[in-house]
Amino acid sequence: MASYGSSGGGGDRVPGVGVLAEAVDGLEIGGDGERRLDKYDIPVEVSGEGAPAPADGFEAAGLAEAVLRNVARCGYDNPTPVQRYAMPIVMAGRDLMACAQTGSGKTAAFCLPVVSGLVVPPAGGGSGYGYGRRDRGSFDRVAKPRALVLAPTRELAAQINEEARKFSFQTGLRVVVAYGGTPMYNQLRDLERGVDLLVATPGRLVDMVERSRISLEGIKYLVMDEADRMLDMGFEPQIRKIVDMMNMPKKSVRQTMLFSATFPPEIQRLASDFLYNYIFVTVGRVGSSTDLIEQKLEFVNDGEKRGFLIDLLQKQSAGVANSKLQQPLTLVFVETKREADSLRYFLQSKGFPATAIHGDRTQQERESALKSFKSGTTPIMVATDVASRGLDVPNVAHVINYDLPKSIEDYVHRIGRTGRAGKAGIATAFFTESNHPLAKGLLELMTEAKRDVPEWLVEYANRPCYGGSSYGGRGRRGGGGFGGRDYRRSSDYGYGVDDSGYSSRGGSYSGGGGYSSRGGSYSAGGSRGGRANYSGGGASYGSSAPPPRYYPSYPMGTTDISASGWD
Ligand SMILES: Nc1ncnc2c1ncn2[C@@H]1O[C@H](COP(=O)(O)OP(=O)(O)OP(=O)(O)O)[C@@H](O)[C@H]1O
Repeated sequence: MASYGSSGGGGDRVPGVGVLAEAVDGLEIGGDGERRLDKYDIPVEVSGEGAPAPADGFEAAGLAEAVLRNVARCGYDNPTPVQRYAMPIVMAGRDLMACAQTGSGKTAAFCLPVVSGLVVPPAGGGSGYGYGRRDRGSFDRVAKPRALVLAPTRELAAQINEEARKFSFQTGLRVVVAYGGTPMYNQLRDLERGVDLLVATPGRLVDMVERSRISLEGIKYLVMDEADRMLDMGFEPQIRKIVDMMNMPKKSVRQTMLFSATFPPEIQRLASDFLYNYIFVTVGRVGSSTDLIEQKLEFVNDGEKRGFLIDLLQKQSAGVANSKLQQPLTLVFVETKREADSLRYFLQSKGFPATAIHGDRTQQERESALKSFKSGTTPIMVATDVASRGLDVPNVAHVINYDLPKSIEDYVHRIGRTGRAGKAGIATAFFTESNHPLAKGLLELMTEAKRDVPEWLVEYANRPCYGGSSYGGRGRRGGGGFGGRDYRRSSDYGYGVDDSGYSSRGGSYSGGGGYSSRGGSYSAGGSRGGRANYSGGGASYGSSAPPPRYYPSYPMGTTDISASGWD
């Protein structure tokens, strides 16, 4: 393969680029690589009353026949760890807050049991197969979905829609997507033909409900993907409106599931408003995904960034050109929409095929940028945070944080665009003086992931940081500081903690099913009878071991959702 880029010197100005080129060279880009989805000794924490045992396989999870056939069509042999744990919980009718690393298969973890639940008729009637279609009523102008999946960006909504359609193939169910930036007409036509599962961004959904084109009164399943983002300050009012003021069945009636790779404690507290006697599952500590991601940090001055980037890309390109591999897909994150365009033009002027995705581009431009990136036509994509969450582009080999984000959560999600589904990847970040507030979080994350930590990062992390804090605000109030831990287990929230486990705020429990998969004993106590059997109240916890440390949980920091083109 030819290398690209025509200028910039290509010397060794960037320490470590040789290593990087070698590492990229070793990624088997374009091939399957070594997929290590289920080969990890993964720590798991489950808390909540009567959690069902994890399923050994898709069949054991009790998925409907038609759904199992679709799983096989997708080529999934075994469930990923988060799927093993989440599927039985959803199938048992329980609410769920699930925290699992990027690229670990969370989409299927909620889609499969939800689709299965929609296919299977309620006890006492119907044939099951195709139940949704018959129940729907034809050409009703008010669409009444039975399942709603909310996602923060249009591209992510489109991606979940694709996945859900695959899992619903030949089930008779209809999956419809609704997101902003495109004329409503086609989406309304689609809805009029009936909908069982609706995937939507919040803004477009509110609009459609207010125009009385969608009714939420029949919602049985509510899923929030990237839930901590959805409940961050930017989206929370819209979410509250959708859930509390638009006729959706109340939480004890519907089933609610929240998924993300990061869950700051304060966001968990907010999220619990939407959940009924839920189970909290966290699968994998830092490193179970990020083990697959080689993280590198370069200390630079703002004025040096472009030169460093060019050097990096040239080295990478040259490394790949010497092999038979395709040019690696490289995602470059910047802070602003203006910088995204400016950097794209700069890269193009240097001979690098680059595109850009951000909130000021039309939806058509955004979609075509993503398409040309995925296909390798423009193997470099410059992006704002609009591309940081959920997007599953196979073979992204390198994520470059040209500008670091404000919060460590955003960093975790950004680097998670590589190292997906068991494949390896590289993440390089340009750290400048102004990123001082992020130093502590980066240090903790890289230490957890057993990465080499540069001396200067330790110094920055230990130095007091005044002003410009990305840590003030919501997330810090939660205490505990690590987003993979059930906030209910923190004494800050009024839960007593003793050696034998935890007792709830509102009462005591017996026979609960708390367990930890490592060393902890498993007790599957509790009923599988679904929501009707629960009398409310808190949770019981069986594991006395301190929870493992997960992603540092600082606040999301993004307050202006339109700033980077969300929704
Ligand atoms: N059981 C499975 N076997 C093989 N591949 C799988 C399985 N489940 C999911 N995948 C693949 O893994 C990839 C990542 O899945 P997915 O996008 O759901 O990750 P995620 O956990 O939602 O990540 P993120 O936190 O970034 O949103 C997808 O390409 C998906 O097709």
